[in-house]
Amino acid sequence: MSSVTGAVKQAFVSATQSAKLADLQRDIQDPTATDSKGYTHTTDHGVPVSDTDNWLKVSDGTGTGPSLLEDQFGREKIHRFDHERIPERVVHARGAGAHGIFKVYDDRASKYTYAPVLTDPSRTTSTFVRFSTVQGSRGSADTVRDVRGFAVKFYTDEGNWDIVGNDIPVFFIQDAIKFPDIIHAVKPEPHNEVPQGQSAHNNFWDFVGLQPESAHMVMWVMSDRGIPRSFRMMQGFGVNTYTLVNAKGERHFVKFHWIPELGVHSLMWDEALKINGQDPDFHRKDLQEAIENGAPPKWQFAIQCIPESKEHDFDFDILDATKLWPEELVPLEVIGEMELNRCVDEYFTEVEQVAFCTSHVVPGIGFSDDPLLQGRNFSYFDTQITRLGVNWEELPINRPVCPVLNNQRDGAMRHKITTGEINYWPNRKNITAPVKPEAGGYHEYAQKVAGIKQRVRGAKFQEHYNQAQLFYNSLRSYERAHLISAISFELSHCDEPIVYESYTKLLNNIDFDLAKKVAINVGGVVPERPSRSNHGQSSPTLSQLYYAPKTPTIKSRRIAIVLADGFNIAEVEGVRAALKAGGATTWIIGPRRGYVYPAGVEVGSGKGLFADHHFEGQRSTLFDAFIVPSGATHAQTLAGNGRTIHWMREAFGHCKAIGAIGEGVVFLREAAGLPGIEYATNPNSDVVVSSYGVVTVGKVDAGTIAADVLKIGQEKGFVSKFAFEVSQHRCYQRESDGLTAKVAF
Ligand code: HEM
Repeated sequence: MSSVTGAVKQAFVSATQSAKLADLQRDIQDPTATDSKGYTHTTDHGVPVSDTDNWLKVSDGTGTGPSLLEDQFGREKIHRFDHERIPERVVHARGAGAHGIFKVYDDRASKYTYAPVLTDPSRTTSTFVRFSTVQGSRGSADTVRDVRGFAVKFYTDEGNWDIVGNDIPVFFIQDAIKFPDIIHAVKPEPHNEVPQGQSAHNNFWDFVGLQPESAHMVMWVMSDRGIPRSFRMMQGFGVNTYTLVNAKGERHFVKFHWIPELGVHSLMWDEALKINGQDPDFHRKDLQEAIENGAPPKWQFAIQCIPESKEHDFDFDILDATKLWPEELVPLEVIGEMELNRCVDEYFTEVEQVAFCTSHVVPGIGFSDDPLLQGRNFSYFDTQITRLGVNWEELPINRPVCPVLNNQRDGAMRHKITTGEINYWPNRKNITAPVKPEAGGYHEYAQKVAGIKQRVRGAKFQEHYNQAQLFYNSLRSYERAHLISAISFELSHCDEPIVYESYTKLLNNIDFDLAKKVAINVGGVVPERPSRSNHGQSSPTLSQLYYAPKTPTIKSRRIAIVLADGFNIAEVEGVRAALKAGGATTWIIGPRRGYVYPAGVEVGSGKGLFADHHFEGQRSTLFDAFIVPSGATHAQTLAGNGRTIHWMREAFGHCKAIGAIGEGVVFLREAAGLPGIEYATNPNSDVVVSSYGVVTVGKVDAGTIAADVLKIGQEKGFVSKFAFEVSQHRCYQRESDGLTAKVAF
């Protein structure tokens, strides 16, 4: 880190008042700074090293002789390298993380809890978030179909609180004792370690077919929720039922929710498959790019609360993690927000070593008898010992920002040196005395419990299909179509008939039409009548569309401007400035990484626009939207290039916004041949035509477009209308009306 960057970082730390960032400073090393003796390279024991490249050898200077074991520098380097890897997480191995801050708006949650992190609006609590996939190994691709982990660590003044959640509100199983089974079933099969990063295989579908409690969650993972566009565009859910206790000692059951500012958006399946190869780090880079480009992702934080007295008032068990609490029955209360505003300095020490535990709660927050949560509370601490060692909570990223003091001692890699002769309680010096509840000590809610010791599940835990059906009924028609093709894709990868036949039978308990369509696609059992009637209920909040931002935004969207020599520079500069003002990033894609020359400028003069990538260097999949400006020679070059034609067809197939001006429209219409689209045909007219997310115009007045973007969708101009299409994320109508099916992409 240069001293300038260092100063900026310091200023940032104080600007965000993040206690955790300040705490980390004492462990942050800046390799560009030399120590007081001027040493730039030392051994781990601090001795300066003069040669890092040649092992100590016996040699007469002309030939190579044997290397000597004596070389303590060579040995240290290799020893350290040999032990660089630690076990990857047994699940959620692939992930990315960032630092942030959390604030509540006011003290309205004090009717539920006395936890200051949830009730004190004067506080800014540092957070660290790790997003992850579940199935794949640490080196797997980001955009696989999978659940995404959404784990948040709050560094509160009362200790660390972890919400170890997912982007899906329910789980595959009801009881923690089934966790090893579901994970073994979904992970690569044991005989051949196949497949990586996906659930499309016999074992997963075999298991979920025999385990109907998974039906609800399977519907979510097979929906667009399984392929998010970005970590920044996902909801987060604590999933399990926790409890809150207020100052009067009253207890409520609670579910935790994160709602993204940018809406909930997904990739198309074809796009996700391609990105897996084209840019396997797509989500990781997207998070970093947004933070570094000044678009820090934000989520509202909401709670759903049920008083203890109403625990049994629902037709599902509120402690069953395969069920959500419909918002129509238990409204969401938005109480705060989180912003992720700082990337990590080093992946391993921060993202890899961060360790979450559901058992980490702070006073005012507690557990419930949710049998999945009870098992998780055991599992996380235990697994961290394998992964990081028993002193994992001393690691910089994990240690609390408040004092930590107790009689736990020793163990491998203990860092803290505790003075004095006492390491037990009670003791003659009254050191490490327990803290009384009235002084802030954590104290359990006095829950009355009576029962018979037995291995059972509650009566309401036996019903598995009502909410799977609720979810399916609540989807828009395009979302349902995506879900049907996702299950069909997965079952097509299962080659044992008993597996896909069983699952198509199970689907008929959810929806007749769904079961029929999937069964026909995959050669399953086509039902003649529904196995159960459809209750017909739906909940609008289960569709992604419900979360579209109230004010359309293009913030952080990646917009590619596709150019060849001879383009119209005034348009491109005007459009770029306007889109930038709206918070989007624009990327010039040209025939070469280097200058691309506008009309009237000599090619090779060095006075063009610098292209970020050449046509082959990136693919359309990596952008949200596209613009082709005017310019006769430019449009002709694009029309003669198969790759640029493919860019447009692929973007069209993925339902992305496409804008074109003047000869750019001719290129789209005649070379790309997008079916079913109406175009602006008069090159002298500034009347904009929007057709299935394709926005075209004959000419634009480059001088006026900057103002347009601030009124997305409200003005008649090109940028306003194009930005509106971008803000909608995708034009799924294009797909629903069969247009995308006519294009090869
Ligand atoms: C409600 C259901 C569950 C959710 C939402 C969930 C979520 C997560 C998340 C987000 C992570 C990644 C944490 C990180 O980023 O480091 C994780 C890891 C893990 N989960 Fe779960 N999980 C669930 C159920 C379970 C159950 C039932 C168990 C075991 C009984 C379990 C055991 C683990 C283990 C062992 C890890 C690896 C932790 C590590 O090495 O850091 N999970 N889980």
